[in-house]
Formats: sequence, C-alpha cells, structure tokens
Amino acid sequence: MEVVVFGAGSLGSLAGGLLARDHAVTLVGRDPHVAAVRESGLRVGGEFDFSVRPDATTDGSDLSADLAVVTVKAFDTDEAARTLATGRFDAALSLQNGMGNEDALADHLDCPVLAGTATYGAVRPEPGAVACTGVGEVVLGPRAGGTSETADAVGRAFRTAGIETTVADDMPRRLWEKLAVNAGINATTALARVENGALLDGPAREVAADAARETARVARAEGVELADDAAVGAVERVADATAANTSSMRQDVLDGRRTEVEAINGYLCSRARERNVTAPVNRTLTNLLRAWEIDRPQD
Ligand SMILES: NC(=O)C1=CN([C@@H]2O[C@H](COP(=O)(O)OP(=O)(O)OC[C@H]3O[C@@H](n4cnc5c(N)ncnc54)[C@H](OP(=O)(O)O)[C@@H]3O)[C@@H](O)[C@H]2O)C=CC1
Ligand SMILES: CC(C)(CO)C(=O)C(=O)O
Repeated sequence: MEVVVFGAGSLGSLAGGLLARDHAVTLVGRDPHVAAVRESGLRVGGEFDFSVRPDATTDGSDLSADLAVVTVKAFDTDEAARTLATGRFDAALSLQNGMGNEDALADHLDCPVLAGTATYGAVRPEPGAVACTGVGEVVLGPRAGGTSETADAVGRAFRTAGIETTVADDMPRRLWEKLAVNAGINATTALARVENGALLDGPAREVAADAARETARVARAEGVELADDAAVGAVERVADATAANTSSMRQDVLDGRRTEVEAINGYLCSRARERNVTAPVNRTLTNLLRAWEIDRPQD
C-alpha cells in the first residue's frame, strides 16, 4: 500500500516507521526531522530496534496515495485537511486524540474518512529518530460505525506491518470512551503536574473520575451508549497501564506548547451546552487551561 503520514512528529513517525517495514511510506513533517530522515533514514527505538528509509517531505501538497494517515495535533487538522485536499487519496485515517478530527477531514477530502485511536506511546528524542515508549493498539473503522471494505483493507495493511490493530464496527462509542480517558487524565495531570498513576489513588482521582462521568453523560445525550462505570473504568485502566507516563497535555504545558484542550474538554463542554447537560468539572478544567494558554511562555 502507498501511505502518506501527515504529521511526522512522535506518533506519526512511529506509525510511519512501522508501516514502512511493509509499505511505501511518505512522511510529511518539519525540518530538521525530515532532512535527517532523507539523509540517513528513520531509526525506530524504544520497544523496537530497526531502521527504515521512508520518503520524507516538508510539503504535503499534491501528494497521492492509497491512504493518508493523519497524525498532526488536533488544532492543526483543518490546515492538514486543506493541504491533503490538493492531492488524491483513496482513504484517510485519523489516529489523533480529541473529537472533530474526522469531521474536519471529511469536510475537505473526497474519499472515505476512517476514525482511529492509538494507544501506542511515542516520543521523538532527536531528528531522524523516534522511540516507542509503549506497545499499544490501533483501533480503526468507519467513522459513523458499521463495517467497510476500506476499513478492512487498512486494518490488514496495518497488521501486515506488525501493528497491533483491531477493526471495529463501533467507532463512535470508542471515540467517546477515548474522549473520557483523555478528558479525565490529560487536563487533570497537566494542571496538577502529576504522572498518570497519581490518578489511581491520589487527591486528583475524583477530578478525573468526575470528568469521565460527565463525558459519559454527554455521550448518552448524543445517543452513544457509554455507561458512567465504563468511562471511569477506562480512565482507571489507562492510568494504571500508563502510570509512569507524563500525559501529552502535561508534556505540552511543561514545554510551553499549545495543548489539545479545545478538542478534548472544550469539545465536551460545547456538546454539553448543546444538549443541556451540566459539565462543571470539564468547564473548570477547560477554563484553567485556557487561562494558562493565554499567558503561556512563548519561544
Ligand atoms: N505521542 C503519542 O504517544 C500519542 C499521540 N496521540 C495523538 O496523536 C496526535 C499527534 O501527537 P504527537 O505525535 O505527540 O504530536 P507532535 O507534535 O509530536 O507531532 C505532530 C507533528 O506534525 C507537524 N505538523 C503539523 N502541521 C504540519 C504541516 N502542515 N506540515 C508538516 N508537518 C506538520 C508538527 O510540526 P509543528 O509542531 O512544527 O507544527 C509536529 O511535528 C495528537 O492528537 C496526540 O494527542 C495519540 C496517542 C499517542
Ligand atoms: C492515554 C494517554 C492519557 C496516555 O498518557 C494519552 O493519550 C495522552 O497522554 O495523550
């Protein structure tokens, strides 16, 4: 399969590196990472230990491939979609956190857009390298649920490249469950400046659980079956499995970078308002992060 990975940061470089073991991959990213990949290839370390030589470019326009995998941060999805729309793709897949990414892609692209979640962990230690900090799973499927030949073919392509992959017929529910996990863990750990494991029994546990319960309430108001216990249980399971992790939002705050709060807790608040459901914990988390973003240290 020919695959363009749009957003060769941490997750994109890992996904692209794994896919390049079995497919023709083009990474779209930034220099100096792109220059290093072009020069010496991509080193995939951490839980893996191999090198590959995907194509790499800083210009994502006018590309064509069987599949575009989108791995930019949620606030960059719209621009990524506009750039991808200058090319030709048979399908697109978002592996991003947050909600609204698939809709933004579908607004611009003339191909089926698949929804996806990734629980692999990735960091980029230096240009030309990516480290897998945890082998997880990719779950993907049609964004409205159900089955499709496109989703099955993409699932097969991921599996033949050695990526743990499930093709699911209930992506809306899975996206809401992942939203509950990120709404509970990311903002709470970013503001409390703790590792994910601190949510298992520390004073911030109740905050994360309440944020997840609110997410489940809004999901149900949207017609998605997500029980409170399932949402809270998902937060506990992930906090336990990633206990030593610095969540991506905490990492963003530590580095003074813009966060994905608008696509996570902010999205939840706007859906809650629309559905007349109260979400005070998510509103507080969102506003505190917004306040930090206004004053964040800039480069
Ligand atoms: N890292 C992880 O372990 C996981 C991440 N995720 C999710 O995956 C998504 C990506 O996360 P992550 O990989 O950590 O983020 P990164 O910031 O590391 O990667 C995104 C990359 O895309 C680049 N980019 C953005 N727009 C363009 C463009 N138009 N052209 C070229 N390059 C572009 C960014 O460059 P620049 O910063 O210069 O704009 C950045 O290098 C997020 O939604 C995250 O929540 C999900 C599971 C695990
Ligand atoms: C699953 C979790 C919470 C792991 O840290 C994550 O997705 C993130 O940090 O963005």
